[in-house]
Amino acid sequence: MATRGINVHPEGYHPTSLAETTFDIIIIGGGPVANFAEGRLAQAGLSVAVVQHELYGGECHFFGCVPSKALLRPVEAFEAAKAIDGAREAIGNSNINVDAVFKRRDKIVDSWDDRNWISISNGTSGATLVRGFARIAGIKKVSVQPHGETQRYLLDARFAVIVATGSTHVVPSVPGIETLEEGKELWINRDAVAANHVPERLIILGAGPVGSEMATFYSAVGSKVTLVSPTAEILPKVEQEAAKIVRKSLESHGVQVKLSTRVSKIEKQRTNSFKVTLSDGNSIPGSVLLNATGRKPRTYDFGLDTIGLTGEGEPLQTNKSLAVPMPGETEPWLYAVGDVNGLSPTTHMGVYQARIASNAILSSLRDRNLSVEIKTPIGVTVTEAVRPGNTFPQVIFTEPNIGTVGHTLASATTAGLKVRVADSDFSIPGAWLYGDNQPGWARWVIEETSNRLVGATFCCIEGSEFINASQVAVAQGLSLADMVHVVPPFPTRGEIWSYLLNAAGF
Ligand SMILES: Cc1cc2nc3c(=O)[nH]c(=O)nc-3n(C[C@H](O)[C@H](O)[C@H](O)COP(=O)(O)OP(=O)(O)OC[C@H]3O[C@@H](n4cnc5c(N)ncnc54)[C@H](O)[C@@H]3O)c2cc1C
Ligand SMILES: NC(=O)c1ccc[n+]([C@@H]2O[C@H](COP(=O)([O-])OP(=O)(O)OC[C@H]3O[C@@H](n4cnc5c(N)ncnc54)[C@H](O)[C@@H]3O)[C@@H](O)[C@H]2O)c1
Repeated sequence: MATRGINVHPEGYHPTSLAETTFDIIIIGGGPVANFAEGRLAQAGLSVAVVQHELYGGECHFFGCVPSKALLRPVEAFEAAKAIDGAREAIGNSNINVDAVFKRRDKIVDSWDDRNWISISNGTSGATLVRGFARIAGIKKVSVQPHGETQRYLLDARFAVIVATGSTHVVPSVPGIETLEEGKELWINRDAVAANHVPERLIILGAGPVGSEMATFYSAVGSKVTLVSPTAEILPKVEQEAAKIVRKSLESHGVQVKLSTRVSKIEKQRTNSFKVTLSDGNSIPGSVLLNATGRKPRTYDFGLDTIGLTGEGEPLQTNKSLAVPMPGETEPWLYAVGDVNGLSPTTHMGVYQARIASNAILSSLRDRNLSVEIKTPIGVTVTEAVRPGNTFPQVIFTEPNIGTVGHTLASATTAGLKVRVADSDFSIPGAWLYGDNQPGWARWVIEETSNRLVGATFCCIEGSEFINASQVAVAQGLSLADMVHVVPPFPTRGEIWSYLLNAAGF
């Protein structure tokens, strides 16, 4: 991979070093989701192999959530400080020290060395790491091909195989994109979060979470950013009022946002210099193009045909226990958790699914009275996931943040729910004390007849934790009549809860 010459295929843990090739459980993929399942199952006393072909820790730790948030947090702290008299004057005309930000990020991701991760997870969990590219090779069989080799080694699972192979970026078909040098002129998420320089002119394709977060960071550290989106507003999946606040904030930091626009061609001029022609006929110069147009599950070249499954490159379809149903099967043995099943591609939801799938495996083994002794955790009886659309939470770490849970007004309406909304801005004492001119907005989506909360959105500076209380209400199906008795302390920004109750008539 071109990204800063980072070696994503370190040495060691070769399949030939294994004393045994049969394990109770084989997990394919070594990201945060695999990591949770590995810990829970190995601690219950099962023998677990984790087959990972790149850095152990996955996209999240090395090229996703962790480095991106390490870059964004200093921007957030800087903006929060600039919003308070006294701190603002002390900052004056100073800018963020980007070299210090990159240095802190490098430390947080262990300089892309996975040895720390292996020792804190695989080391203590008792699981066995195997490095190589895994493919399904028949029922409960997995072949492993080490990087750079043609030889494949066969592993057997006694009970189950868990697929946690995550996702990878999609490549948009834009004429001329192939002329850009990957890793240098054409970035994907990996390059954007691992970079140690600021491009002069950054053009970002796609205004989903990746595009919007990277526009936030690179504009804050001096890049001239253009954000191109085919949608009528950025962040099309969240409440559009919140997305608009974030867009205005990006524009106030110099980002040029091109809505309802596509790139029709790219013409390279010289190294790190190209011209992008837009569907509105305008053209803009760029030095780096960031492809942030979405991700697809890693199910291609995966041997699905060996077990009669089709749909390479598609999400693996699962039941409520995250098992992949197969015709004629009596006992489930294949599970799919995390980005690979496409249900709700975030780390926390993948980890939730890994908990449910691990419980389902453990409870089924316990019920079958097998000879293996299993130390089942108390909660092992929770073996079915709630379908994600209803309670899915996410925080988008733009400036300000957007925290969401459950439905937006649009998704509730599409789902056929009869809902009303309660909205409030952050003109409340807690926010005045927190900082001057704080942009902010919040919405509850409420089911009309029952007055139950089915969705919530909070958009405010340093608002990443704001969603938690509403998340409990949405997950538990609480009604506003219950929520009246939850009283936020004064003077905090958490009092937005009371303002939303007022707006809802409670
Ligand atoms: C820039 C960016 C920022 C993000 N920020 C957030 C955030 O703030 N919060 C959040 O919740 N989510 C965030 N996400 C999403 C998050 O990274 C994913 O949801 C998460 O990584 C999914 O975890 P996973 O374990 O399913 O897959 P991954 O983390 O993708 O790990 C899967 C691993 O499996 C390996 N693998 C794949 N195929 C095979 C095979 N055949 N054999 C062996 N190994 C294989 C891969 O090398 C990979 O390392 C972000 C994503 C990006 C790109
Ligand atoms: N804070 C977080 O939780 C966080 C942060 C980053 C990423 N993620 C997750 O990672 C995944 C990937 O995020 P993402 O933002 O890459 O994907 P996304 O699918 O959410 O957004 C991609 C955007 O690209 C646009 N697009 C598609 N083709 C295009 C083209 N040719 N030109 C311009 N725009 C185009 C689409 O309109 C879409 O809005 C998502 O599941 C996301 O939830 C989460």
